[in-house]
Amino acid sequence: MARYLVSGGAGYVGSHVVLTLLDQGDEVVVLDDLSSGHGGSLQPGIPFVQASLADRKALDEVFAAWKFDAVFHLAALSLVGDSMKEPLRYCRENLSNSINLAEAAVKAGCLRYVLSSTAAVFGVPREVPITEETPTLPVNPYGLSKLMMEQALGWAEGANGLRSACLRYFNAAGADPAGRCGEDHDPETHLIPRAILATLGQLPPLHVFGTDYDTPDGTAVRDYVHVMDLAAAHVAVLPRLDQGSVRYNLGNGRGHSVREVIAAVERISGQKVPYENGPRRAGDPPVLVASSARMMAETGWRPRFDDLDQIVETAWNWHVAHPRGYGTQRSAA
Ligand SMILES: NC(=O)c1ccc[n+]([C@@H]2O[C@H](COP(=O)([O-])OP(=O)(O)OC[C@H]3O[C@@H](n4cnc5c(N)ncnc54)[C@H](O)[C@@H]3O)[C@@H](O)[C@H]2O)c1
Ligand SMILES: O=c1ccn([C@@H]2O[C@H](COP(=O)(O)OP(=O)(O)O[C@H]3O[C@H](CO)[C@H](O)[C@H](O)[C@H]3O)[C@@H](O)[C@H]2O)c(=O)[nH]1
Repeated sequence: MARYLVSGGAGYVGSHVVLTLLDQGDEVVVLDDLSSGHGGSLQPGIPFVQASLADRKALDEVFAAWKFDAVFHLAALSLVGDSMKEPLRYCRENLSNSINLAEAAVKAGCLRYVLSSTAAVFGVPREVPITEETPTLPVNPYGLSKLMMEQALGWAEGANGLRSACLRYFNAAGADPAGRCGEDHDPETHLIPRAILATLGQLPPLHVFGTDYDTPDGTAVRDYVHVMDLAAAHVAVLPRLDQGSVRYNLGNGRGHSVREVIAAVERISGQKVPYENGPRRAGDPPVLVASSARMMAETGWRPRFDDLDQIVETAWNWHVAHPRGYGTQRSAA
């Protein structure tokens, strides 16, 4: 049995990573300050340290109390729009907190580190699908903050022996099919939960951000990847670290427009999604689609939920069963 530290384990993706590790019989310690996560997403009895990654002393105490086989680092500020308003805060917090965790891990001799990175490191790519060879040119401070940490980790391998996997998620979506965890952000900014919550009358009608893109139906195209597939990728990548550090793009390799997502929510819910067409959202690239060929070839990972309806269905089921999410009031972004 292995033991892992999951930072941000009370958040959306982190809670699904925790489930996946527990399901395979591993031991997990969650470190989270609950700034955007939920105590209610923690599995019963799981060791939980409520602390910020900014607190180096707390990190040293965690590494003194437990020995870890690897660290999964998901805790971050991750709202692109906020990062445009507070670029210095995003760069400072995401980079310094990630470095604090890496330094504490190295000090404790834990030399495997998995970073939640993002498609936002690529900015507006010249071509899709996006491979690991595509130039990284972030167009917002959020993407920059993740890219800076990717680069810092590159240097830490030679100097400190820290082996890292930078997993660039594309659009995380869906929920645990068994209904144990789901997505509950406040504010909620992501398309699929917003479309579902608008349909359930818990948020105002959805705004479609832009209908004049150079795409087949004029709306922006994204690669939605199921959160349990992302969680499985964290496990799949670990053996690869024995050969050195890696960076992988994680998506389904298929793009869906905003209109296609609305149509999927209508098919699954059997209801009309209330929506209005609106202007583009600043900073949104027209099309982001991943090539995950390298991850598949080198780790054997494959997305199990490769169909948009399957992804939407798990999200819909979770929202219907949890009308108040983990229990707090919702507000529109
Ligand atoms: N959701 C997506 O579509 C997506 C896409 C690409 C990358 N990512 C990355 O995946 C990770 C998880 O995203 P998410 O959607 O689950 O976000 P989330 O906000 O649901 O979860 C983040 C968790 O980290 C915790 N946290 C934040 N700052 C902290 C700090 N200083 N110390 C301790 N805990 C802290 C929060 O309380 C929360 O529980 C992030 O790093 C994000 O950048 C997410
Ligand atoms: O109310 C909404 C919300 C979103 N959209 C559109 O739906 C698509 C998906 O938007 P999301 O906000 O769900 O996701 P993003 O693609 O903006 O961003 C997500 O994926 C990025 C990488 O692709 C980053 O990692 C980021 O952290 C993560 O939130 C975009 O074209 C967006 O313009 C709408 O039309 N209306």
